[in-house]
Amino acid sequence: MTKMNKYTEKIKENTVIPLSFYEQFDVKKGLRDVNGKGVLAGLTNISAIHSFDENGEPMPGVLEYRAFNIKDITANIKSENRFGFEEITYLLLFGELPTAEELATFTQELAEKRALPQDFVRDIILKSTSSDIMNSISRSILSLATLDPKSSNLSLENVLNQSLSLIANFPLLAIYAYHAYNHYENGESLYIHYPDPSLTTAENILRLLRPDKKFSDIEAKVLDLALILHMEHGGGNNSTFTTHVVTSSGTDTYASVVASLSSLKGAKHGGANIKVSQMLDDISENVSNHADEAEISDYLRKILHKDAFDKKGLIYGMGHAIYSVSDPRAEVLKSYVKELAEEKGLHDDYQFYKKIERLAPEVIAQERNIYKGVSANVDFYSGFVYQMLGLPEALYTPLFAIARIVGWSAHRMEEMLNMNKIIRPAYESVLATKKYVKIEDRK
Ligand SMILES: CC(=O)SCCNC(=O)CCNC(=O)[C@H](O)C(C)(C)COP(=O)(O)OP(=O)(O)OC[C@H]1O[C@@H](n2cnc3c(N)ncnc32)[C@H](O)[C@@H]1OP(=O)(O)O
Ligand SMILES: O=C([O-])CC(=O)C(=O)O
Repeated sequence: MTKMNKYTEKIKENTVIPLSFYEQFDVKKGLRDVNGKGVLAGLTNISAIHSFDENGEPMPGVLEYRAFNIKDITANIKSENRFGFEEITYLLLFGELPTAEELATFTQELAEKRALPQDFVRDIILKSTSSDIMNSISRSILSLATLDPKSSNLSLENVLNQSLSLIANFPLLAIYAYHAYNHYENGESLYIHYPDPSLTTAENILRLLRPDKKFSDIEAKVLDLALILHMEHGGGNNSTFTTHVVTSSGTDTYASVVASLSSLKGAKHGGANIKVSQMLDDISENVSNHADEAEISDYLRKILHKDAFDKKGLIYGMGHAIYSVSDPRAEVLKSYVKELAEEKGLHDDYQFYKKIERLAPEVIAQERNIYKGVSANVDFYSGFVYQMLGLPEALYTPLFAIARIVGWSAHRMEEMLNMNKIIRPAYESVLATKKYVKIEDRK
């Protein structure tokens, strides 16, 4: 046994708590009961998630941003053939839909803020690159904090100002970090395009990313829709709850956003979109006959048994802490995926995704204790959408963050205005007190 193994064995021996204790002390693992109902930890005006009907039966998922149904929001924006990210940012932050004039002013304000400090790209982003763009963004944000003389000012006005500036600049931080990594580590050409203030967030993302700055209207509109679907998901999701927790300690906006980014990148949360894409490639390579559903199910079972893919036992893009029958965001994305896949000649890939979407819940139900049902979550189709838009895998989770920072910002201000109480739940110690043993008496 190596020294490290010896240590890790000791850690396990003295750290693992028997499952029965959780029942004995009535502690809800993951702060949720087996039906998926979360321990009530707060009140919010920002969004609502419904997954059970009034009789407690699982129902198709419903998501409302400031009381407006997300399906209604996205259908209206689509039918009017316009961009919606800026409008929904306004809705989530300020609590009401903007008038046309309010929206124009707000869009202009965001465009004016979309500029990094002088030499920031050269001195910070290009200086240290990583394939992990989420970490690169965090590093940039902490550097921005050092350049802000009011970094720790917690007035509502200052926090809003910092939040708007970060919302506007997230695409730049993510895409420049990607180009830097792609240049210094992959030997590709380096592109640092400036944003165009006359373009929307989605259009600017494509402009900054593409060597020739070109994109089609439909590509930008699909990206805009994907961003809208990722902007907000209640106070209890891991990264937004992190916002509430760290905001309650009185930390600054930059540190709060970095904490939430660190949560979001986890593979069980926003990091799942990269994993889905890699997992689908892996299944595709290892299943010899894509029409053979039994062979696909067998391979999915191997994944669950930790015998295949990343050996973590998870089928990514499936399951949700709250949703059971369906995640409405996955349904909306799927309708776009279908159209886009036909247009790009990726019909077979779409059919393969659909097959996995149907078979995975069956296999998970056979292998795990399922109480409320498992279905595709928002991360299942998002990577496929980004792939069809030609976006690199390294940016899939950063794109989630570019959208979700809006929800984090709204929740940070909600925590500041309503709580004034540090979040501090209790942990019961299950260890009996021991008497200190002198070193010469230890075995
Ligand atoms: C934006 C987002 O964050 S959406 C979620 C993105 N994450 C993923 O796609 C990763 C894969 N999915 C998962 O890991 C889980 O479904 C989670 C973390 C999202 C939710 O997990 P839970 O709250 O435990 O879900 P739930 O209570 O329904 O799970 C019941 C059982 O099914 C298992 N299960 C649920 N989903 C999956 C899955 N996709 N793969 C394997 N097992 C699963 C759980 O581990 C649990 O098993 P256990 O009781 O034997 O430990
Ligand atoms: O709500 C959750 O637990 C995870 C999720 O879907 C999100 O944050 O979008």
